[in-house]
Amino acid sequence: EYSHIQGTRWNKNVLTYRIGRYTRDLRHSVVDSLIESAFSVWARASGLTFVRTNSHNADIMVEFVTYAHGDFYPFDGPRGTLAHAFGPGMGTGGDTHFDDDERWSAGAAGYNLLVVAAHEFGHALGLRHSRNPESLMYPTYKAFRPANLLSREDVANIKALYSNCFAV
Ligand SMILES: CC(C)C[C@H](CS(C)(=N)=N)C(=O)N[C@H]1Cc2cn(c3ccccc23)CCCCCCNC1=O
Ligand SMILES: [Zn+2]
Repeated sequence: EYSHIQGTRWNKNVLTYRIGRYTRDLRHSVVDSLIESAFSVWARASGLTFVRTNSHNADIMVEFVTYAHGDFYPFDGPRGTLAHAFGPGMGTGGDTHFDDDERWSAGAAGYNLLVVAAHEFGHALGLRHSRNPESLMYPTYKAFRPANLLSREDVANIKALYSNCFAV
């Protein structure tokens, strides 16, 4: 939701991401696959491609952090704000931080990492919040049935943002 600081969308269709600090709540392999799944949700709807890298100049840096963590938006301990992401752009653009004072899960316990990551990556791609409670981009957390993370509105919004990027 900091997309007001960055540009409105990425001007390339292959984006790299790097996972830095992990949470202790889940095995690394589980975090890796949930993050990959959250990106694939947007890849299918937008035509964008996301490539994981260990390079430090990845477009999107994904990290689990607590309280003050090097940007101007310190986290707040358990509950409250669960995560945040910067809108498209160089440097911190796209970077996505998860509050590691939350209990992260691959299922229904605590907060579902797939659901939160998919919301955050919507911001990282330039989407803002929706007033529609059915939308993944609704401002408050809802445990979705993973089958239908994106609402029709979310798909329409990401296509509107990235459709002409691939005008052949
Ligand atoms: C949509 C998320 C995946 C990402 C957003 C953050 S962001 C930047 N990416 N849009 C988020 O964390 N929203 C808060 C919003 C929120 C709800 N409350 C709060 C109490 C204090 C502070 C924030 C909140 C009421 C109590 C419930 C607190 C736990 C759940 N928290 C939320 O739903
Ligand atoms: Zn949000």
